[in-house]
Amino acid sequence: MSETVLKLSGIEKAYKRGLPGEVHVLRGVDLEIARGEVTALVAPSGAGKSTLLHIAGLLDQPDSGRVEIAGEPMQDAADRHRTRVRRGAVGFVYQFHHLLPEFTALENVVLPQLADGTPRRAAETRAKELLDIVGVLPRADHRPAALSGGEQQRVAFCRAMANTPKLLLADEPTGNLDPETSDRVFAALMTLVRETGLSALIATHNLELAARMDRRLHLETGHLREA
Ligand SMILES: Nc1ncnc2c1ncn2[C@@H]1O[C@H](COP(=O)(O)OP(=O)(O)OP(=O)(O)O)[C@@H](O)[C@H]1O
Repeated sequence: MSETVLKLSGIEKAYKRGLPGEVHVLRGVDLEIARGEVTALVAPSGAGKSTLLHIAGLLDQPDSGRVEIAGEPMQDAADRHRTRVRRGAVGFVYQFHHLLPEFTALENVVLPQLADGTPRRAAETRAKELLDIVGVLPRADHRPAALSGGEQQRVAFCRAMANTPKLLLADEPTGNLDPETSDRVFAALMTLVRETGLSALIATHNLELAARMDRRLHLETGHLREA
């Protein structure tokens, strides 16, 4: 039986923003992601993609429902434990890279590993392996400002995978790039995900990119459906 890396059951989430009332964003969302599976999350703007990713990544709590990461129920876990699981098991990639501007590409991938207790040498070896997979190793000593947008985003993918998470959550990871660069950078992301055996939930508006993933889920009117 395949291992379930992420399981959401009956997730409800509403934002209360006064008059004219609350926005009920998620209305009983169920989702399972198996180990090694890459799932596209497709939704119109404002449908709740970021809300769903934040709940799956333990950055936000649902109003009700269950969240399990690698079989471990998280909804009643203490904050410190949720933080530990999030740091250890989940990698995040956003539309904008959020790299540290004063550090090189290599250091941006090394630093999260040092913070996690990995010795510097091992951290540098892993960082170089990851940068090599996505084709930016020749730029390892450049700071983000000296990298192209596509290179910056590829470094951000490596940083998200630096601590060998079980699950990658990505919110429009190529949304900031022109179509041609987006295509190449997405291919680099897929190579990285496949080579590391990672599971991923990747939000995108781009149906061509969604078609290259294992599975497509549409989020509309608070419900998820298989496309
Ligand atoms: N903190 C908040 N308070 C009130 N309403 C919120 C809050 N965060 C999000 N919303 C509302 O909830 C809905 C879903 O927001 P969310 O950011 O999850 O959508 P999204 O699908 O990621 O959108 P986009 O693709 O445009 O980024 C939107 O209508 C948004 O205005």
